Amino acid sequence: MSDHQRHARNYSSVSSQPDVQCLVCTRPFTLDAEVADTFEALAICRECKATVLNDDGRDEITSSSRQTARRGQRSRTSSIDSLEDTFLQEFSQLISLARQGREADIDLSSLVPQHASYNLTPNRSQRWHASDDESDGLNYVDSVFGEIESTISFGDYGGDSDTSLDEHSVTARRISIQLDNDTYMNTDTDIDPMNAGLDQWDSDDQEDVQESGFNEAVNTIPQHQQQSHDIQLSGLSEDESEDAVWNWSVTIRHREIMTNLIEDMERPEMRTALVGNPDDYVDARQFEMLLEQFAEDSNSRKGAPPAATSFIENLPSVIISACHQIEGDVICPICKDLIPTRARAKQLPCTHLYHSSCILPWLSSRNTCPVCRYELPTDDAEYERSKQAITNVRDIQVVGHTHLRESVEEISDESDVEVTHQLAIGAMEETNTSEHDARVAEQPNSARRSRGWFFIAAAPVLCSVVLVQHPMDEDYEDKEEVEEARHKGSQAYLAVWQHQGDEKNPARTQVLAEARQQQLHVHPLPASPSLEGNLWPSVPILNRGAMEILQVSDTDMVKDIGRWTPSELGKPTYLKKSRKALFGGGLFTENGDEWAYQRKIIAPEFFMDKIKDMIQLIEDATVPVLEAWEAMISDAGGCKEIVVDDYLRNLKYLPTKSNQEIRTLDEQVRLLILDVAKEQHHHQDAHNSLLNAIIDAAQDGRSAEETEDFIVGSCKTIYFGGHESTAVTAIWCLMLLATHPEWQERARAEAIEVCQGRTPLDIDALRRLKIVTMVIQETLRLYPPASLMMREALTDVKLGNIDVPRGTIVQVPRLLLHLDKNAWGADADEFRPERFANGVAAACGAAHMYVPFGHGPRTCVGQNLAMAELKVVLVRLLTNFAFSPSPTYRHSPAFRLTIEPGFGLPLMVTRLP
Ligand code: HEM
Repeated sequence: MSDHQRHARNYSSVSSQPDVQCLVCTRPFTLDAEVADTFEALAICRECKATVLNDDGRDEITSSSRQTARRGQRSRTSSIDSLEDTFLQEFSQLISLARQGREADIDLSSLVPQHASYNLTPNRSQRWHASDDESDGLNYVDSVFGEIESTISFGDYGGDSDTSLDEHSVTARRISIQLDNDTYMNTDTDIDPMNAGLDQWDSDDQEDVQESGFNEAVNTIPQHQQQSHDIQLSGLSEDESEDAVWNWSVTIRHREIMTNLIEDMERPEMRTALVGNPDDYVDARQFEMLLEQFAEDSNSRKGAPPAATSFIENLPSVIISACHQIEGDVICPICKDLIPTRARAKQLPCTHLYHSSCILPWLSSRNTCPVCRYELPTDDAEYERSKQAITNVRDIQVVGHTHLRESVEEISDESDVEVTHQLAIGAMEETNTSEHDARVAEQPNSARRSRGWFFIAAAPVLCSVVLVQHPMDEDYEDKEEVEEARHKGSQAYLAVWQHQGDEKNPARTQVLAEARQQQLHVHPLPASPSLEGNLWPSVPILNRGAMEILQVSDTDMVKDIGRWTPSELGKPTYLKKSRKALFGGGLFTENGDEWAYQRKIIAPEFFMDKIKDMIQLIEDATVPVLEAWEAMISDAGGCKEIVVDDYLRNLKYLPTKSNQEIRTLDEQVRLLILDVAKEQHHHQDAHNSLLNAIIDAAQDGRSAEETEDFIVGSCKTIYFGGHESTAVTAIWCLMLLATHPEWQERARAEAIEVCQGRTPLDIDALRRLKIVTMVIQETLRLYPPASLMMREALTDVKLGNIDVPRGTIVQVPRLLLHLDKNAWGADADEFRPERFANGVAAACGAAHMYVPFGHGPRTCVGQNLAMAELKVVLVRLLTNFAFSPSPTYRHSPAFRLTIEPGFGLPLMVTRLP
């Protein structure tokens, strides 16, 4: 019986459990009164569970859990509330971890289960490859709403873009998307501290690796004996863990096993067995040794060379001041020590700050920023030539595939390089070409390491993507992976596209012949009328090893996407796994009958007649923010800089991004949701009809485990959908209103006229808010939180005049639609809410070119709620405060889980009289 089955059984039969003694504190407790979860098998009371689950940095949660335990006998309402609070906190942390997310991994990692293994790195140490099974589900490709999670940066990545927002376009001028599936697992950046062995110098991250090793050992315990729990062990020894408290995900059945394991862990030989090759894990003290090793080993190293001596010598120093500390204390990323106010620090062009003594040795070995891998000049002529070659490749607008590939190979140090260049579709203009921009955008090192880089030049220019390498090329070295993917039942590698001109290209002819031989679909792409003699079609295909992604921004094709049912054109199947931690098996990721069933349950709960009963709740939620701001502003004498997104998100910054944390959180969130559901189930309460609807629907003919999965998935989906996208939209609204005072005034005047004296607000008032609605619509156009729509052709479909074979992944970049000048006019990249004065259709000609809430059958169920929330929040904020830009704001929209201000949103907030 699986954990979940056991838990599920407990869930349904909890009320009759006898008293038991807690194994940890020996206190007798009643399972009924405590929490019924997998800890019961170990007979651990809730209070001890809270302690056990605690890890550093989550004290609040623990204390909240403890409080929950202490309040065990209090009223049911407060018990549900506290469970909900704890759930909200923990799920928020899960989201936050995903937002911090690693650079994306699109390809086999999301398709092909990988097995834990060691890999030999260029510096001849071994590296642990986490097994896919152990993965948290957050390292993958997709992002919110099934998108490819990427590092998309607009404008000056990591730098001060210093945008004058009043005068210029509010959207950035270039979007680069990095698909970098190797950054976390296996790249030649193993000597890059943020991506490999060296990141273990951070005790937080050490957990990951240690844990991986530990899991391997634990995995030797027979499956039938296993249950998943999280226990906390103190540091292993002073030598190896100075002050860390290490969290281990353990899999055990009996207390004895746990005890034995803990004892075993203390034995040195066991430690070695569990943590793998100690050489792989470098802490700060070993850093210098490692640098020496690099120096000695430089001949065999394939990675980047040292930074140029002249660059190092001229590296500017900065004095740390308040403006560096906007986001908190400045910590040197290498030694993790504070760089105090007025201290001198070295700043790289990407703006990351280091102690001089930390960064200079590093740069004498590597030419990348340890944090972001921003690439610095070198004295290595060959390397610089290679870099230039990549730049040249990108500059070529239309390049034959074979030729392109040759160029890349010349400079590549990895066989699986994917190069990108921009494929012109219609007119393509160059975007901002400042030296800094160019350097950041090029980042050849990353390009070479990553499996896929591609660029989308966005506002004010529309163009699209490109790609480059075809996986079936004769020399494609990932063939085995592709084969493996196919054998493992991946649906994603079923089609090969035949491009115009392929018949003249021997390599492609070979590819197609091979594909046919392997009985893959070979589908012709129509000739592009816009590019004469090009080898690439007007509809670009992004090839990702085992996946072919069709990039769609053509208006007819987009329109057609909405016409196919979710059984024909559904959410990519890999999503169910890759976004499991965030969404479970909820509406976001389901297809077919399961999707239809869930949608039928959930959608009616967001109809307008339900929303009107929620307005009071929404308003109540704004009160703490209003009160907090009022207090801060009055203390500051009437005007204060406030980082508004901190409040609107109400998420705490999390210092670590360890898998362990995500996994622990995921499990905790699951348990908490089930606790809330159980409370709700035993005490029917009309207050939360959505939850009741979900619980009732969940029990409809499902097994206990499926019931739980249904409840957990649905709750996560609703919470995520309801929280993240709406919060980030509210944040962008405030930014745009702060930088467009005339619109702020108009929106405020309307809010005062319509809503003043109306407490509570009601649905009629919200409906009369025309200006505010236009502002929200325009904000969603410029910053659609869900920036990509991803689909998988679950059957052969036709989009526009293109036959799309089953298995193809279809990607629609919403932003490109929203900024399309043909649809929106020459001012597409400007903030002009008046364009919506006569509705969406009048604003852009074709309603499907405006899709912030999606379109077709999978359109957002929560859009009514989202609009109501946004209106209430804006009305209450605008009638109480005035907003203006803060000088410390750096405009750098970033794609994390949603598109959000990369450096937060500080605004000057003034209390209105
Ligand atoms: C400004 C706020 C919001 C935006 C921009 C937004 C956007 C979207 C988009 C674009 C989709 C479609 C994804 C796709 O095409 O694959 C979607 C789906 C969904 N949204 Fe929202 N959303 C917002 C708020 C909400 C809220 C408040 C809820 C619920 C509380 C919610 C729940 C959902 C759910 C359950 C789906 C999945 C629908 C399905 O696949 O059938 N969203 N949302």
